[in-house]
Amino acid sequence: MASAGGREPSSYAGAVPTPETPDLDELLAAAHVVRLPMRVRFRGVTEREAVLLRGPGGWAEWCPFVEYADADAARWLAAAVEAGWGQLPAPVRDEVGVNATVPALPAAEVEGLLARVDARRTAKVKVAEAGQSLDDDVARVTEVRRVLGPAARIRVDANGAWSEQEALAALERLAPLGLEYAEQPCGTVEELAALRLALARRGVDVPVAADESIRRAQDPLRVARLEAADLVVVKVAPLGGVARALEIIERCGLPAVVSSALDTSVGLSLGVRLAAALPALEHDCGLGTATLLAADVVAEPLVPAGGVLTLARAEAARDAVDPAALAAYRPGPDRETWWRDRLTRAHSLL
Ligand SMILES: O=C(O)CCC(=O)C1=CC=C[C@@H](O)[C@@H]1C(=O)O
Ligand SMILES: [Mg+2]
Repeated sequence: MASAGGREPSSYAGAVPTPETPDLDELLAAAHVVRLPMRVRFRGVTEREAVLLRGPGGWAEWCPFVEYADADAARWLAAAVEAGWGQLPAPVRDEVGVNATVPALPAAEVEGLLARVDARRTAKVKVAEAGQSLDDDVARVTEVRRVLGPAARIRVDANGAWSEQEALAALERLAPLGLEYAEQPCGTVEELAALRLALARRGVDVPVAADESIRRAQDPLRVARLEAADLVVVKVAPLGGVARALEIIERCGLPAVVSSALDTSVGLSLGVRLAAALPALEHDCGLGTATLLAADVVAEPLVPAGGVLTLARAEAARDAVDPAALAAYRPGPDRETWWRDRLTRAHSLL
């Protein structure tokens, strides 16, 4: 484990000035609410709701999941304020590798999905879906391995659904298929730490990645302090912006994978911006989720080409929000009011 986490001052703190929060009237005037249909069900939803915000610094996105509390939504708003009203840390690379994201589909549907999303070298496969069995997971991962071949990197994401014992049993079965890592196999930081030890004891060579234990935690550095993960998955919006995500990664002292929050192409472009600003990037990033949306707010969605997203395309996508799409996917007045009220409450917490 590279760092005790959290002790040493970060070189990113203060690298870019913290933006002034716009006042509420300005924020509400900048807001466009959209409800976008999805191609496949993912994390239980078939529509993605988001608020696009046009700030002086460019387009920003605020899309906290609808069930999240106002305190979480406020952190997502800090990220949007950074993008629309602040400055972003400078990039150090001009493209990032991207993984295909495989929802908890029946194995028979995997080949079609991988063809549609132009999957190449890395896939992330959802496992431990409610109502499914470990056999379903094994069948899905086996099929991904068959389609992508022996050189592909396959990671699985259980979204914390396994107990430590279930995770151990599942990863013992999945490990022979060749796993790059298991993302959030268990719910708590303590379970992740215990699982890492148990995997090592049993000789199961599957690194553990923390996602929810970083993005939904009061203290995102606890994962590193408790040696609960080999790497961290980071998302711009839930962590409060690109600069704050960089700081958390640096303080954790672990390799990072930048992933999406199921954002539109605007939010994804900021994920690319974070990945491009990281001092080291050893893994493909989970930024290919525009392929899961059936509609987007830009005419040319930010989908990877040849397993890669370039910074140039990401910046162009953020500039290319299409007024016709904003109008076409605007929800009804009740939903619009719901989002504007939520925005008002989140703003009051900044
Ligand atoms: O990492 C990826 O390949 C895509 C993004 C992704 O999987 C997620 C985005 C948003 C919410 C999450 O449930 C999910 C995740 O858990 O990582
Ligand atoms: Mg995850």
